[in-house]
Amino acid sequence: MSLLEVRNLSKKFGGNLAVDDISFDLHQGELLALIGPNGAGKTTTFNMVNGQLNATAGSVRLQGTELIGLAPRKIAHMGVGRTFQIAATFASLTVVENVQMALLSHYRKVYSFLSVAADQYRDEAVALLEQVGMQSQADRPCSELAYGDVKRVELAMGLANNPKLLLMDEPTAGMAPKERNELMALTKKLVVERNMAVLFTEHSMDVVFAYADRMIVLARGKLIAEGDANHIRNHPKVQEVYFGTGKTFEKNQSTQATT
Ligand SMILES: Nc1ncnc2c1ncn2[C@@H]1O[C@H](COP(=O)(O)OP(=O)(O)OP(=O)(O)O)[C@@H](O)[C@H]1O
Repeated sequence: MSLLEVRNLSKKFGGNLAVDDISFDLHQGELLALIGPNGAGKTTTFNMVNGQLNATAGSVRLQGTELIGLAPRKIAHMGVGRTFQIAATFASLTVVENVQMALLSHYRKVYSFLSVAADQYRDEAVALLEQVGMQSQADRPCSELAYGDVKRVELAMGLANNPKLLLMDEPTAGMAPKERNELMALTKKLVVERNMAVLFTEHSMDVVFAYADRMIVLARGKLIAEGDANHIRNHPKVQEVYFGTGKTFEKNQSTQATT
């Protein structure tokens, strides 16, 4: 059985059909990219999967259980995580404190954080930091970190609820090519090691082609193509929607996956 089954999912905003009857599957151990030009419906799809938006129609099942209609918190506890963005207000906290906060939130104890929770879940947080290669920087304030390292911490925070499926919205936005590749190689390694699945949106085609196991392409709310890098790169409809956007389908050798 697929980990995630999306069937005939739609979302209407007034007269605008932002997501139009899309269906796709996602399997354990898979890194699936959701791509498409601006306004294609990627974020709307994400927000329906994690319950932040109500769907107009359709079904989203996680291991056979319907998620549509459930509250975001419930969906998170069932194993759908999403990477956090470390809010400016938390940049002064240390790396490990930020991860502890994600754990406290998972264990529904966020209210106690600033008062009594300084040591709660520290070991668990350090273990998560180890998985993203950030344990040596555990006690540094997040505000001192390089951007790529902040993204690693955000990834560790996303793992705090031990997700079966992790949603990553433009994980490499604003990153230099080397940092991008490191983050995606790490993500791919975690997908395999933890036997989880990742669904990510991404504007950088070289990242998508180098790291995604499979990709689905949306345009104006419709799913127009689905498949591996070769299939997508040569797909006439995909070339048509990207024509003139400045995005290239040339494979960039420097971004080949190394794992
Ligand atoms: N809350 C909302 N209310 C009304 N319309 C919305 C809302 N959110 C999104 N839309 C519209 O739905 C469509 C899809 O938007 P969405 O943000 O999902 O696209 P996207 O593919 O994520 O785009 P981008 O790559 O620019 O982030 C767009 O036409 C957008 O204007």
